[in-house]
Amino acid sequence: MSGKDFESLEKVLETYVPEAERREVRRLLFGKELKKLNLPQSAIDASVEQDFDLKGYVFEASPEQLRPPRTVRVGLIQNKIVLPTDAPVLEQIKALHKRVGEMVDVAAMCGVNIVCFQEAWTMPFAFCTREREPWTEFAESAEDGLTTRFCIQLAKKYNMVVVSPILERDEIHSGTLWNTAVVVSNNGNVLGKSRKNHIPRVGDFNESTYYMEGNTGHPVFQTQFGKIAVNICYGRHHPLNWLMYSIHGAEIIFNPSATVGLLSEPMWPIEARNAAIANHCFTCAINRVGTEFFKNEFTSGDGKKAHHDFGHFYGSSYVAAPDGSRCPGLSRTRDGLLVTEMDLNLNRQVADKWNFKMTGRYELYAEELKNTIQHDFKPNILKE
Ligand SMILES: NC(=O)NCCC(=O)O
Repeated sequence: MSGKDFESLEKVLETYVPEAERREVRRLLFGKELKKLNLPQSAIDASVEQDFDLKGYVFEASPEQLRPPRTVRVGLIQNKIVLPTDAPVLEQIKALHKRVGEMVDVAAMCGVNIVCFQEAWTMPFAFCTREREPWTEFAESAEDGLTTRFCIQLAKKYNMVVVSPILERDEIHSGTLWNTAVVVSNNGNVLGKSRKNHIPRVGDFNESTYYMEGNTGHPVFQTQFGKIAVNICYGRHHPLNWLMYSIHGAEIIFNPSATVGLLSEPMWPIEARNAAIANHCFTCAINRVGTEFFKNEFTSGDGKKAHHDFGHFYGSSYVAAPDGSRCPGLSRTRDGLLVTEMDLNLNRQVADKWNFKMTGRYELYAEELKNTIQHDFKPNILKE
C-alpha cells in the first residue's frame, strides 16, 4: 500500500473514524483546528477541469494592540511529470511550464502572494540513473534561463513571488551544476538563489553524481510579503540547516522535495513540522507525485535488482505553523495546489510564549561544535 493506490491518511480518517471522535483525533494528530479558506468558485471549477487537488486553510494569530495582522497567502504546487522521460528535453520542459503555469493561474485566482514549486520541477527526477545525457541538458541559468524567464512573466502578471527550484548550470563557474532554488520577486526581479546544502547518498538518490553541496549558505529573501528561505529536500533531515535559515530571520521556510514512499514517508509529516515548532516559523513541505519510468534500468549498490523507476513519489505537501498545528496534506496520488493564509504575527507570539530562541544555548553549542570538528577532538564521556 506504499504505492499509488492509497489516496491519503486524512481521507481514511474522514471515512473510518466515527464523527464523535474525529475532532479529537484530528486535534491530536494535526494540532488546533484550522478554518477552511473560502476559495473562489472559478478556482474550484478550474481545479476540477484540470484534474488537480485544491485545498485551502487559514492559520490565524491573536489580535495584537500595536501590530496589525501580517497576512500572506502561500501556494504550494505538487505535480507529476507531463511527458514520458524519453520525450525531447525542450518538449518536456515546455509541457511542465504549461501544466504548472495553469496551476499558477488558479493560485492567482485564490489570491496567492508567494508560490513555490517542487524540487527540480522542470524535469523528471532522473538523478537515480547516474547517466549524464540527456539529464544534464535540463540544467539552466538561474539568472536568465528559459525557466527563470517564464517565472518572471508569472511574477509580473500576478504580482506574485515565485520560488522556482531547478537544476542550475552555472556558466560563470565553468558550467558546473547545482540543485538551486531561484527566488523571483513580485516585481519580476531575480532576488537571488539558494543552493541545496545537503546532497543525499541514500537509496536511488544518486544526486552526488551530478552536483556538489551548495555554497550559498543560508540566504533569506526579504520579499514584500515576508522573509522567506528555501531548504531543499534532504536538508529537512538536518535540524541545524533549518535553524540557520531561521537565525538569519526566515519567517517562512520552503522545503521543495522529491521523495518516495518506502524511503521516507513516515518521516515526512514530522520533520518540517518539527522545524516549524523548533524555530518559531512556518514551514512548507512540497513533494512531487507519481511514478517516473526510465528507459535504461539502473542499480544503486544496495543489492536491489536493476529497475526502471524510483518508486512512488507520494505528494502529501503540507504547511506547518510554529504552534505545532499543520494543515491536512494534499493528495498522495494527484497533482495539487495547496493555498494557505497565514498571519506571520503568530511567529513572534509563539516565540514569546515558548522562548526557544531565548533559551537556546547557542554560545555553548557553537563552542562545542567548534571543538568536535578538530582532529584531536575527545568526546565528553565520563567513565568509571
Ligand atoms: N531529493 C532528495 O534529496 N531526496 C532524498 C530523499 C529524502 O530526503 O527523502
